[in-house]
Amino acid sequence: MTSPTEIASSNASLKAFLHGLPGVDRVGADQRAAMLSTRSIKTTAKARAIDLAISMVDLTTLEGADTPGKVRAMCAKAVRPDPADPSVPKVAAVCVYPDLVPQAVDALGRSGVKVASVATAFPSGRSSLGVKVEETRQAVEAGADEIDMVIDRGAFLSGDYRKVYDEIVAIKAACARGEGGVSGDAHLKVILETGELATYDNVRRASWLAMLAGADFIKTSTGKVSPAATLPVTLVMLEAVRDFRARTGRVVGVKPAGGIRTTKDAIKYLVLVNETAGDDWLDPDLFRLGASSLLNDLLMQRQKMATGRYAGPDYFTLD
Ligand SMILES: O=C[C@H](O)COP(=O)(O)O
Repeated sequence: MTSPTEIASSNASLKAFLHGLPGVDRVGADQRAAMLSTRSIKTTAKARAIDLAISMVDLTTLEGADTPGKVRAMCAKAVRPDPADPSVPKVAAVCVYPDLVPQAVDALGRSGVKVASVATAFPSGRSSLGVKVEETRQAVEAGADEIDMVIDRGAFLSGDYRKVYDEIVAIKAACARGEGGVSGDAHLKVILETGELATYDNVRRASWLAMLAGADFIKTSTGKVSPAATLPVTLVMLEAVRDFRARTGRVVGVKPAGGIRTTKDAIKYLVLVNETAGDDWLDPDLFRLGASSLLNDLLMQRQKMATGRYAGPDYFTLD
């Protein structure tokens, strides 16, 4: 394949590449996602799927009313989702606004749970590149392991692909830790905000654009726009990472986020991953579920499978 730098040498060459991708068969994608979502999973596989889903959760709070105390409580839950049952796996990451990164870093210590921070004027992305880069740099300096940036949807929808590409490249550079950094560069998740992209063809193009520019993950949504994550959109993105690996050898992760609240939903996503990108992606390093209130349902279903009954409504702390 022509190198990403050559493809991105001008807006015209990026446009030629992205518009040369095969079109998405919308009806086919909807039908395939619907068909896969009816797959049933038997008991042992379901128990494993629940634990896998827990280990893939990016436990998220992105509210104006977030407080250091709320973030600390969420971090405790991320490390020990059920204090009474040490066999429950920890989640993959907590996801917070940049100003709360220090509290999350402090509360998580060496637990292995990552700190993800949204950045780049989340959720709208409407700010100057300088402000976005500085916000990213500060979050990384404060210890964020992962940055969840938003793309400039206005630029994308008006066909200015080069602007979107250049921003992602600049934010990726801001994810690099300075000399003496001990834990490597922060990973970059690129939020496409698919609910604003209008077509599946645009979702495919935005996925490729983000990957060409260096995304480590592509993420569906901010959770602030409806529709947020959907199965067909995630299917299109999983096809994109699969095809990108086949053409470049580079492996990029996928993160549906927004509106995923039940164990049933989480398992549908895992089936979709397995059937579309393949089981290499059934790993928290390559697949995440961004969610503010999915974890409790996973814990309740887990307990139901283990004991045959549901815990009372007050058993688990609020997500
Ligand atoms: O990135 C994650 C989303 O903001 C969470 O959305 P949610 O509150 O609908 O789970």
